[in-house]
Amino acid sequence: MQLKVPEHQVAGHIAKDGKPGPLVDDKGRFFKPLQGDSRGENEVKFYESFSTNTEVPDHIRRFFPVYHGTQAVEGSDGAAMIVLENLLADYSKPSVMDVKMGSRTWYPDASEEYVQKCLKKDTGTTTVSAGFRISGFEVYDHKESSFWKPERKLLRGLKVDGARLTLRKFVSSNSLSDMGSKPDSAFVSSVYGGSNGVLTQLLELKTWFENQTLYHFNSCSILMVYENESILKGNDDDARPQVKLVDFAHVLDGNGVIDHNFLGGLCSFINFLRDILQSPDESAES
Ligand SMILES: O=P(O)(O)O[C@@H]1[C@@H](OP(=O)(O)O)[C@H](OP(=O)(O)O)[C@H](O)[C@H](OP(=O)(O)O)[C@H]1OP(=O)(O)O
Ligand SMILES: Nc1ncnc2c1ncn2[C@@H]1O[C@H](COP(=O)(O)OP(=O)(O)O)[C@@H](O)[C@H]1O
Repeated sequence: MQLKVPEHQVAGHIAKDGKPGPLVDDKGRFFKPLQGDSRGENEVKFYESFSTNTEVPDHIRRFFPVYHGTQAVEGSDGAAMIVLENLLADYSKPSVMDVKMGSRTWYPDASEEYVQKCLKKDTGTTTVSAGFRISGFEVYDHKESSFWKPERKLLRGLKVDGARLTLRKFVSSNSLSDMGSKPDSAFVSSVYGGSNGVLTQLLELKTWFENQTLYHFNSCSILMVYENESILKGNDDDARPQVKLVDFAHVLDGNGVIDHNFLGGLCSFINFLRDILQSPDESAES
């Protein structure tokens, strides 16, 4: 089995200090290392539960990566990996964004030290003020014919207006490396709009979150993807926008209670995208 480092990972852990990072194969699978503490175990527990839970409607399953169990991976010193569907396998020039949902990323019963660490990031980013934060993104820059990914530090410093501007840039065709440039929002209707667009998908997810009490998706992200190749060929209608949920390391049982943290963040995120769709030409301040 030939495994390689994913080309378009936008957030999360990477191979560092002897610890393995995610890998992909050529059969459409994404291998995520089980994190050493209870996070890895907890994420496996979630996938095992979710994939067999008959209370999860079929139309909601499409928002989650397909789970293929766990596997010890030879190329990575035998490290145990969670084997998932590679969400980018069918995209040749994907633009990808990871948005961490909720107005808090800590969870009940976390250690005081962990809560403080999360709180610092939550108050310093748009997590508290907007109910979500952009953890990472990569866009295909049409002017430069290459991918562009901002530094993590730059994203950590975004305030609400900066997040709004970044959400416009994500669907723009003009050069992105110049953070001061005004985005043209060229692909806003083909990516965020339309009957298969991001907004429609998020609204479907929201309907489920308004009722589901099975899980609490602490510190979970929405991964947005669309294809640029089609746009390059002048076929905006084939952008194939996709919304998926990733990172279930801190999911807890819902115990019959609505996941207000995720739902609130989702509603806010929807409002941001709706505003952009309604006034795509408006210049936002960073
Ligand atoms: O270590 P950091 O500060 O990079 O934080 C990680 C987060 O990076 P961020 O700074 O929010 O972009 C990271 O966030 P992303 O996946 O990058 O959105 C995770 O939250 C990670 O925790 P876990 O793997 O979900 O348990 C976080 O790891 P822990 O701090 O929980 O170990
Ligand atoms: N199933 C997947 N297919 C493709 N890319 C993925 C998949 N899961 C995660 N990723 C990529 O890896 C990044 C980090 O994933 P995540 O599960 O949040 O890891 P961590 O627990 O290290 O934070 C995501 O932002 C995305 O770019």
